[in-house]
Amino acid sequence: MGYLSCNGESAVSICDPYNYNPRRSKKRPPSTLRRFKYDELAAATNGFSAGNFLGKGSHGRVYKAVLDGGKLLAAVKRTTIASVSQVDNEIEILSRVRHRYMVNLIGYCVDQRRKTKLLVVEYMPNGTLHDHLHSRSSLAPPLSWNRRIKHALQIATAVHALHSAETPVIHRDIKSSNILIDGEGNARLADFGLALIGNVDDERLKATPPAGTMGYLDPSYLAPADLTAKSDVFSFGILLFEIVSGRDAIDLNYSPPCVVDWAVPLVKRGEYGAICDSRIRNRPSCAVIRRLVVMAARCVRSTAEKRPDMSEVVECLKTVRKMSQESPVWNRLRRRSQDSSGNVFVSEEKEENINVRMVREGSKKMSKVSSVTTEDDTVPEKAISPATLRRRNRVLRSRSVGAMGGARVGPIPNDVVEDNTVVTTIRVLVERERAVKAAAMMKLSKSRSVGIVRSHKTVSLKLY
Ligand SMILES: Nc1ncnc2c1ncn2[C@@H]1O[C@H](COP(=O)(O)OP(=O)(O)OP(=O)(O)O)[C@@H](O)[C@H]1O
Repeated sequence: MGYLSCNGESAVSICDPYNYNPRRSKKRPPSTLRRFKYDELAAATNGFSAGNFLGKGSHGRVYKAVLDGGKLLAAVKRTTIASVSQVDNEIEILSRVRHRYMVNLIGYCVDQRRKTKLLVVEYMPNGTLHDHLHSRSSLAPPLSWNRRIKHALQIATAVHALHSAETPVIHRDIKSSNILIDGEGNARLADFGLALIGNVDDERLKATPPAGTMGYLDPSYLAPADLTAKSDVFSFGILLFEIVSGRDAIDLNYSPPCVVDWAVPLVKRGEYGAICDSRIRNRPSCAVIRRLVVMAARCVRSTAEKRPDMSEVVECLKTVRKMSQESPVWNRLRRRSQDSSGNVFVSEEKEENINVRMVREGSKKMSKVSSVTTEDDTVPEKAISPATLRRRNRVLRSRSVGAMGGARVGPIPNDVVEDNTVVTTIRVLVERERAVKAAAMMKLSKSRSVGIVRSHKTVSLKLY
């Protein structure tokens, strides 16, 4: 077991049972995982009762558990398994990596008789980033810019730590609904069901078909051999656009519905303000917004090699965070004058030879329906419980294939591949097309959200 020290935000602790040499390592391995009994977890969740139900994903249900006589709150993810091999991936990865901005594994239970896998992870009391970004309730103000930038940096830090670990991990399912908010208001990366550990040239990784979620899936990742950490960078770019714009990865309220097709041309034209979530009036400086959207656009470049790696993304976001916190008085004055003019940017601003044009808020294509105009940074996130958020809002949510078909794109990681690369590739493309058509025609429902589709127009969506 090699245990990498975990100093600073970017370190991930690795507990690698294959390489650990107790004589070589002076540092203590992370606390061992607990092995729970099924009955213990059934009791802790009141028999997996509706009262303890937290949410439903494409692979199972999640329940709140009270353990150790009330001393430990945890979330129990219950999944039906067909075979033991399905169990290994998520438990293996989560037992080997830990990070302050990840939802870490506490323990697990594999019940062969019931064909059930139960993962016991840290309980996150403040819902998902998706809930917070897409809330349309006047009682839940939209996330402030400070929080958006903070969460982007936290998740970038976690992803960078995974990629740069001694045995690298590629998450493969970075999206806002897989980011949970903890009790201190920090964003944590969750759901390692599709993650892969090892070097990209490992045989096992090379034999694993592509997988991910519609809208966030890297278009250049169509065969197992295409897998690189840059696929996570692509998904992070989509997430960054979502954080800045408050729109979903695929959102039929916009034209084009695909965030890449919608945002990248705006970035190229320098119309950065048009990408910003129009519900937030107190915007940071133009330079901050420009850096964010230019970085997002670089992350979603179609050629994977041209995308930045996560260390560069982290550095950029650290700079952005510093810039957004600087000279608050001047920023506030400038924003006030911008707000009163009704324009995102009141003047043509030349920065690093990039012209920022005047963009009127509320242009037909970009406008979003919202009555929320205020933002209060002092309202703690925990003041609004995730359950309340879900009840109050009809949350607009980008449809993933998982949300519609009960499964994410691609087979589960440990599926045996018998030269089915082509089949998988076709399947991904077909699923994408089907997802978009279905999204246009039906009102979708998921436990915590009502489908995004309000119009019945058929769209032809470029598959990026
Ligand atoms: N650690 C946790 N603490 C609190 N709530 C959680 C936790 N993990 C998951 N949940 C809740 O359960 C829901 C389902 O989570 P899950 O990870 O199974 O699926 P998902 O990520 O939403 O969807 P998919 O499986 O398609 O990716 C989440 O949206 C969240 O509301």
